Amino acid sequence: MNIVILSRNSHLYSTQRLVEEGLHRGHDVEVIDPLKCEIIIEKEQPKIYYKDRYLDYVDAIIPRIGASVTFYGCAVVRQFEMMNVFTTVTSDSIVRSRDKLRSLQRLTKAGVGMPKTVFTNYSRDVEEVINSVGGTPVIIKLLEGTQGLGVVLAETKNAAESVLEAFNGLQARVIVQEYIKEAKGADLRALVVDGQVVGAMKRQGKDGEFRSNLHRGGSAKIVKLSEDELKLAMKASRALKLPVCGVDMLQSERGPLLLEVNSTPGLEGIESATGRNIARAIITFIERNYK
Ligand SMILES: Nc1ncnc2c1ncn2[C@@H]1O[C@H](COP(=O)(O)OP(=O)(O)OP(=O)(O)O)[C@@H](O)[C@H]1O
Ligand SMILES: [Mg+2]
Ligand SMILES: [Mg+2]
Repeated sequence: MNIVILSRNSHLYSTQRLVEEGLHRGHDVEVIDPLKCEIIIEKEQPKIYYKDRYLDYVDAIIPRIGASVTFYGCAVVRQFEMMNVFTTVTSDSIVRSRDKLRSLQRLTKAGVGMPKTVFTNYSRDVEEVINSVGGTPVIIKLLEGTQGLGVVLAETKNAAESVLEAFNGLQARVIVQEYIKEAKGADLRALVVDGQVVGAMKRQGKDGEFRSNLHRGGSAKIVKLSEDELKLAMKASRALKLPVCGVDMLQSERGPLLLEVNSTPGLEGIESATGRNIARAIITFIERNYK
C-alpha cells in the first residue's frame, strides 16, 4: 500500500513512529507537508500536485494536522477524500473536533457526561454565568486552545470577570466550565484506534498546576480504565466520527466526564507510558479498512 502521512515535520516522534511501523508492515510510506500541496479543482478530476508530481498513487493518508494549519490541512485531506483515498480521520471530523463548543454540543446528544459548560458572548451578567455552572471556582477556556494554553482557573468572581473581560477584549471566544476539583490536577487520556481503546494513561499536572498537559510539565503513567471510562471514550469517538483519536476525561464524583477529543493525538506520551505499539495499531486499522 502507498501510505502518505500528512505532517509538517518528519522529525516529530509521532510521524517517525508511523513511518517506521508502516515500513515494517511492508508499505511504502511518505511524509508530505500539506502546506506544500497544491489542490487542483477541475470537473471530475480532483488532483493534488506536490513538488514535481501528482499524488495519484496514494491508497491511504494519515492526517497529522496541527491546530495552526487546520484550514489548509483539511482542504488537502478533503481533496484526497474526493480522490477516493482512505483517510484515518475525515476533514469534516477534524474541523469539528477543533472547536470545543461544537464538539461538546454534539456529545450532549450522544449521552456523554461532561462538566457543566456555558458559552457566553459576554453580554450576560458574569455572576449569572458563574452561578449557572455552580459558582466559583470556574474554568474559562478558549474554544480553540491546545496544549493547555488558553485554559484558566478563576478562583473568584472578580478573577473570572477580569479573565472574561480580557478574552472579550481580544475578541476570543470562550466557554465557562464547572471546575472539577476531585480530579486533583489529573486527567485520563484514552487512545482510540478503530473505535476501540488501545491504550490509556493518567496525566498528573506538576505541583500546584491544575492542568495535566504534558506540555505544561505534567507526567504520565499507564492506567486501567473502568468500564464507564472505556464506554465514554468509545462513545465520544463514534459520536464525533473519529475512529482514531485521543479522548480526554476527568474523574469526578459522578463518573467520568469528557473534556475533549483530539483528532491528532500525540503518540510519544501514550506509547512511553503504556509500552503499547499504538503506531502499529493505526497502520493495521488502515490495512483492514482501506478498500
Ligand atoms: N473543567 C475542568 N475541571 C478541572 N480541570 C480541568 C477542567 N478543564 C480542563 N482542566 C484541566 O486542564 C487541562 C487542559 O484542558 P483541555 O484539555 O480542555 O485543554 P487543551 O488546551 O485543549 O489541551 P490539549 O492539549 O489536551 O488539547 C486538562 O487536561 C485538565 O487537566
Ligand atoms: Mg485540545
Ligand atoms: Mg486536553
